[in-house]
Amino acid sequence: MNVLTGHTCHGATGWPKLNFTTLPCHQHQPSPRQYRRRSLSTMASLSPPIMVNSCTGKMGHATAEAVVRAGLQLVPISFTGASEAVAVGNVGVSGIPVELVHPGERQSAMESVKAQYPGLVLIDFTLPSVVNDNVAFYARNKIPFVVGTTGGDREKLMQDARASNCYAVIAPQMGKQVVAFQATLELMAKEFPGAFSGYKLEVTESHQRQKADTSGTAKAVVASIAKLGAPITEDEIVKVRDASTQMESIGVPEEHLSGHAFHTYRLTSADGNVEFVFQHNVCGRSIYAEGTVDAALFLANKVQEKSEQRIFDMIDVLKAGAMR
Ligand SMILES: NC(=O)C1=CN([C@@H]2O[C@H](COP(=O)(O)OP(=O)(O)OC[C@H]3O[C@@H](n4cnc5c(N)ncnc54)[C@H](O)[C@@H]3O)[C@@H](O)[C@H]2O)C=CC1
Ligand SMILES: O=C(O)C1=N[C@H](C(=O)O)C[C@H](O)C1
Repeated sequence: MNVLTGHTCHGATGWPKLNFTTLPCHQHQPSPRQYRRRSLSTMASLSPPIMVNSCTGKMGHATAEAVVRAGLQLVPISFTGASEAVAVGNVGVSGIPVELVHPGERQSAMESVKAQYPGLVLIDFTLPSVVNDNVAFYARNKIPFVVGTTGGDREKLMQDARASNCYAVIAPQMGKQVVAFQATLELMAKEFPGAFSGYKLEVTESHQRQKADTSGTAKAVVASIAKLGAPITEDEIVKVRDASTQMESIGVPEEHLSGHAFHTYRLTSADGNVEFVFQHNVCGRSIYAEGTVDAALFLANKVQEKSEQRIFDMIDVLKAGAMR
């Protein structure tokens, strides 16, 4: 990781005013594709400053880079774990030195970030062990936030987010095509509940060795498949973290051992004569980083339009046509 020193000055910019076009008469109504283009260009005209916690982590760093790539303003301050804040001090993101803030100093840092960056959106890619505390902190500070971090006490996390009245996107999966797969399963479950009754479900997820929790995406997909009639418990999801199994049995390329997500969901009929296999294999992290930027822009748009709904997931973002 590129460690830099010094400071970059980012002036606090307000958001440009949104220019909502009124709906045209019926015969000139835009096609869904035109709607999607319009919605994306409207969101692209928003330019919320974005703060990523934590830029020292693999996903946080990839997301901060995606923020810069999208031409958005990256707040050059990031909350991080106690040890990194002390040992590293600051971290370079695409040439921008980002100052790291110790958990014990985050409230005073938040006050100055709030004052300096109106229209701020926070992004959280931290750890299952700290995500609840972070969400409670964002909620107390009344800042819109996107949470990609998995694990923790999800029920409490959702309760805290709802009670705060903040705008938030919370989802264990930010990759557009995987979100589309999740949305399709949800639709199938809604239209054809119990379609896979009697089928046996087996789920395997393989990730880099450091991933502590069971995949949040796998848990969400399992919840959708349960509605289709093939429930299993979260403990039955097989977690693969060892390199030789990953390369030899699962087919993970060696260069992606440190960053991959290979998921297989296998449904087998009771008599063994019918099998369905759903699989999504992702190498690297850019698919999530790009989707997270889409989520932040979507959220800024919801704040701007004073949306009644305040808590969203990535299926909402996808349905809004807000994913590039
Ligand atoms: N929603 C999605 O699409 C995706 C979600 N994830 C999730 O994102 C999370 C992070 O994953 P990685 O980046 O691979 O982990 P990582 O271990 O590389 O990074 C975690 C970071 O959190 C920081 N941290 C620890 N305590 C903190 C605190 N109190 N405040 C702020 N930062 C703190 C650490 O310093 C570290 O830099 C995991 O839960 C993972 O499952 C990962 C990929 C995609
Ligand atoms: O930790 C990861 O890497 C990933 N985490 C998310 C999850 O837990 O589902 C998304 C993806 O699998 C990558």
